[in-house]
Amino acid sequence: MPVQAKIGPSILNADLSNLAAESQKLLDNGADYLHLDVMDGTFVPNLTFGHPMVKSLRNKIKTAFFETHMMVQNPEQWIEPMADAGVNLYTFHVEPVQDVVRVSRRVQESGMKVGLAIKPGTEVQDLEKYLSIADVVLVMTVEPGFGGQSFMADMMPKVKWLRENYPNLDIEVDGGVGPKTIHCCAEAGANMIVSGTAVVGASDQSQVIKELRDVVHSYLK
Ligand SMILES: O=C(CO)[C@@H](O)[C@H](O)COP(=O)(O)O
Ligand SMILES: [Fe+2]
Repeated sequence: MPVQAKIGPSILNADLSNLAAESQKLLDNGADYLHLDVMDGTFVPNLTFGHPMVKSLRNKIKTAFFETHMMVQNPEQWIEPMADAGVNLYTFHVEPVQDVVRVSRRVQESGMKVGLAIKPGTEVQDLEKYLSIADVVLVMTVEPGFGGQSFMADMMPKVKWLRENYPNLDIEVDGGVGPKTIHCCAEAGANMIVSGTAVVGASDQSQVIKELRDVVHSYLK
């Protein structure tokens, strides 16, 4: 099936004390899914939230598609709790994982889709042996850990390589993506767009989400 343009705002820089309302506002403004950044303070030098928070959010927001971006040292540990919390797509970094196939299978067996994420320093070709099991590949366009960083355009050859070799793969970009950088991502072949600061901080979120989706759509074949 041809890939579709999907916009998933990151709530990392939203008002986390008001997470359900902030998330609902993003969905009402046209977000296709929510990108939830889970950080453990070890894999990245920052700490956010875990499955109890995701489960609470799921209790308030019943039907939206939830992706958790697992920036954690041991993603295998959180598979069952996140599945139980109602996560749809479990995206984990391959860098700290010894047996990516085994972890991916466990994610699938728990009823979630599999996303494989790579940091800027990781070669995209390292993922090739896992692509038959992945539903989504996330190419990080900043060093994971913080919102509001500058977009790394030099990650685009990774996206281009993936799109050329895997025309039906869902390819996600995350970090510094907004109206100024979306053309670059869309031209390279990304179809799932994570955008934090640029969407959450916008005075008109629906306009920014629509702009991002329209640009991606214009490059899809
Ligand atoms: O995973 C991360 C950061 O590690 C991202 O999801 C960012 O939080 C997105 O925020 P912006 O870079 O768009 O502000
Ligand atoms: Fe993220």
